Amino acid sequence: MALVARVRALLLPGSRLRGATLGRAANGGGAGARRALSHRVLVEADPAAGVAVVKFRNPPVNSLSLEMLTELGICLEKLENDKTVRGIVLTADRPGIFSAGLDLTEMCGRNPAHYAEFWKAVQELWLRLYQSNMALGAAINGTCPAGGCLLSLTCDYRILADNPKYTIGLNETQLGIFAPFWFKDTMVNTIGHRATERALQLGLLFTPAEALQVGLVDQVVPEDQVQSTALSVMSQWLAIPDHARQLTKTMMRKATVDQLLKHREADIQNFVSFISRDSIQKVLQVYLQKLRKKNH
Ligand SMILES: CC/C=C\CC(=O)SCCNC(=O)CCNC(=O)[C@H](O)C(C)(C)COP(=O)(O)OP(=O)(O)OC[C@H]1O[C@@H](n2cnc3c(N)ncnc32)[C@H](O)[C@@H]1OP(=O)(O)O
Repeated sequence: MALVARVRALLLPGSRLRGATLGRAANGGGAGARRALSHRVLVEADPAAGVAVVKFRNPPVNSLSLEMLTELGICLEKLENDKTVRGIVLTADRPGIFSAGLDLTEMCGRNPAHYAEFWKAVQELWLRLYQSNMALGAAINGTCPAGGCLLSLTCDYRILADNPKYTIGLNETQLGIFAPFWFKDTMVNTIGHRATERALQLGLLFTPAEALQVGLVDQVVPEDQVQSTALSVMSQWLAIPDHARQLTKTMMRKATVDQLLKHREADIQNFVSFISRDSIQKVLQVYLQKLRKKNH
């Protein structure tokens, strides 16, 4: 289902998004600051600075469910159409977990049509972020595995909180699955081929010190300074004339984007046939059960 169709479905009677205040701006915060709220995404815009802070709030772990992907997509589209916004900082509404990555329940025990719809939504969000003309920063105020790491890698820079519990990486192989080529390419574009090969094969989750060393993040700062640092770095990116920065960004990312655009349908089919395998379903069920057992 395309984004518009998914939005319509979310707005059907009984849907949890129905009645949400998505896009409704209310005055609050500092002079000129605006807040907009959907169920799972909070936007705090500062038109004077030209920056919006987009906060994930999909408890308990900010997993990227189909609904979360859709709401995030809508929110980013609105910001792209807002002439007062030139930069976005992605962060978690509450410190602790930036995002636990793709929602495993979307990939377990469902039918092929659902897997295809979910994967298309993942592709759409990546394309929207990776091709964004805006300057994007990630204020990583919590642990950041797999799909969470991918979100941060679409940004132009990453600031990570200095807390050894907050690890970051594409850990898919640890689950018994693997990162598709465009996840891999996004990481290669950030830390290079050799470091990516090692990180992906071993499914490494890097501590802040390791992530800084390998170049996965640009700065590690005390936990209470993550957002302020991300905003201050943003002002450097926004000091560059937009057209020059945007043309450069497009040039740097075009080959990677084109690869997915060219193989989009095949990538969906690959994902569906891989994830539908009995052996993969079993591995994911075991992983989910292990996560759940901790709490019961
Ligand atoms: C082809 C590419 C495919 C996939 C790419 C991906 O993104 S796969 C997802 C990979 N993500 C992970 O491996 C992270 C898994 N989660 C964790 O390691 C921990 O949950 C985390 C994030 C460190 C937080 O730990 P914490 O102790 O704070 O929470 P807990 O583990 O108790 O989790 C709370 C409930 O959330 C459920 N949950 C966690 N992660 C996910 C997830 N990714 N998708 C769906 N659900 C998730 C967990 O089962 C708990 O559920 P509950 O029923 O409340 O026990």
